[in-house]
Amino acid sequence: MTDALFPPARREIAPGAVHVPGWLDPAAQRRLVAACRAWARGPVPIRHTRLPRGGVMSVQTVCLGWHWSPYRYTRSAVDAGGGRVAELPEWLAELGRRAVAEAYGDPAAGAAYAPDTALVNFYDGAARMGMHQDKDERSAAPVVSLSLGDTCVFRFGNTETRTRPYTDLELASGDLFVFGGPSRYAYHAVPKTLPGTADPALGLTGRLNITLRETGLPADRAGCPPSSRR
Ligand SMILES: O=C(O)CCC(=O)C(=O)O
Ligand SMILES: [Fe+2]
Repeated sequence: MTDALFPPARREIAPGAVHVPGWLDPAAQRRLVAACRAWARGPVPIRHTRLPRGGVMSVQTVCLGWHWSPYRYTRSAVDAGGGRVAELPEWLAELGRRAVAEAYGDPAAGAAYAPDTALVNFYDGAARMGMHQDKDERSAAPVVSLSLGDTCVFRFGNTETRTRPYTDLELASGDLFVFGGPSRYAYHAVPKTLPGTADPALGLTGRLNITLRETGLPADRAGCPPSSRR
């Protein structure tokens, strides 16, 4: 939270990685929280993703457009009941285009952005996410991240190692973070959230994060019988 009259301006954390505090106003945040609640109910319910070595992620995730499970995208929820994931709504893709344009100060970069999947992560007070790269996409287009609810510590590192150098910053409700270009494959993590920091008026206990991505997978599956859908 900031006491300033205006939120701080956007800040480049690393080349291609931009933090825009307070990008979403409270009404937009409330609409997104309501949308996340609906997506969490189904058609594929939100769940803790199981990792191949037997671990379970502490965050809960629901996907739109394409379903992510370690370490690929499929149209159906292969590890969560097999249902077809909900569509990525056009308004959310449009929000992603505005986000890229805003973060980079580049309307053309925004217009060219065509996200086809969103991962919605829910963090309770104990959830975290370890250092990882987002590298299951075949497109090098930027990742757009929107934060709602409790503030978190976001660790943004380098493309070579999971270790230092990295920058720790706080992502608060309404913040935008975009990473693309030379930072697209940087390691990043959420070491902790700060429970109780969300504005009670948002009506959310915990933290939600929405990441928009381009999978680079073929969009048109017309004529593809359900049995051959993955
Ligand atoms: O929760 C966040 O801010 C980051 C989420 C993330 O890195 C991911 O979903 O790959
Ligand atoms: Fe990530």
